Amino acid sequence: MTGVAVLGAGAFGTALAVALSGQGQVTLWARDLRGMRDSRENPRLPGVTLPENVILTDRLQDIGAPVVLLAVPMQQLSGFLRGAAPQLDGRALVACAKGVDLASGQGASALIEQACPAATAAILTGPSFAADIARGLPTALTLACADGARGESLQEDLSTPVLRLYRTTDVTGAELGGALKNVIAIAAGMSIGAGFGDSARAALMTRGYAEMVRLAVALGARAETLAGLAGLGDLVLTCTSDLSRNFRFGRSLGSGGPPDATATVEGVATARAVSALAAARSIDMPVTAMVAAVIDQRLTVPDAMAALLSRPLKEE
Ligand SMILES: NC(=O)C1=CN([C@@H]2O[C@H](COP(=O)(O)OP(=O)(O)OC[C@H]3O[C@@H](n4cnc5c(N)ncnc54)[C@H](O)[C@@H]3O)[C@@H](O)[C@H]2O)C=CC1
Ligand SMILES: O=C(CO)COP(=O)(O)O
Repeated sequence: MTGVAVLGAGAFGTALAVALSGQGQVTLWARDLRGMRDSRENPRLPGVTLPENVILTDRLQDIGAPVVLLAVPMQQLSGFLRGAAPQLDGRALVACAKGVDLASGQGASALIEQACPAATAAILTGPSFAADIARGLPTALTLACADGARGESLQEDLSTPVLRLYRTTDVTGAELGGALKNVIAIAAGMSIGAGFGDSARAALMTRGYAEMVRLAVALGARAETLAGLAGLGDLVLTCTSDLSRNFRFGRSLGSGGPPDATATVEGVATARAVSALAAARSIDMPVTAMVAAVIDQRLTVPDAMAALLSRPLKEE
């Protein structure tokens, strides 16, 4: 493995650093190490001790690795890249955030290309909870890079005996799959929280998937990418697991309980961003529109479900 660095020491960045440290040294950068240096533990990933091969730093100047994983949340990525571009340009920058930037309507790869024009932009996405990856449980992900040869070498660099990467050149499909499934997971959580049952959740997942594909294909993605780990695979995981923050956030909206204000819930901003994108292109995304309406308190969860059920009957 060539040198790898991970920027952003939340749950996911830390888990990736732990997983890759079995193959060689990994530098993990955080803007604030908050005692992690002494405890060798990250409060965002409790119970996981950082192996010796994980080198902690809060200085971007220390990042010498040619391959850099970006694990800061999506809505912070643009500002982060603007500040860090002088240190990062020219390397392979692999975005691990799942979402659409609300301010620009763009995905992570476009943000990388704008801030670091000499870098190779790539996306790492797919069904994977940080806790599973950090514990070394078997996981399969999608590595997307428009440059096929660079993608192949990144696939080699970032695979381990238990972390199996598939590659694609369909960057748009990979990043939209990860972004859009979070919104549908909020819808699934709302439905479960409101007591609508497992059948309604399956319907929302299936119709949600249909609208994920509709938007992604309209934006240039291949439908097969959405049928893979980056889309369907992650949709299934996130809509059906209590470990998902997006699902849990939706469930608290549905049940009327207080959401966890400290959690990173990428689907919130992405629901707003995608609703605007879809409306501007006249693309029908009723589930996403309902999620955005509930989040912005324009509709209650029962009213959103009633609105979905009263749409004109149509062919599947
Ligand atoms: N946790 C998980 O299981 C998975 C997370 N992801 C994705 O990874 C991304 C990050 O999520 P998590 O690590 O789980 O979130 P987290 O909430 O655990 O951590 C986010 C981290 O980003 C840091 N951060 C925020 N703004 C920053 C900035 N401007 N500069 C530097 N650092 C900054 C915070 O200090 C925090 O340490 C999200 O887009 C998420 O969708 C993807 C797959 C799995
Ligand atoms: O993306 C994830 C799993 O693949 C993590 O989902 P949450 O952000 O909803 O926790």
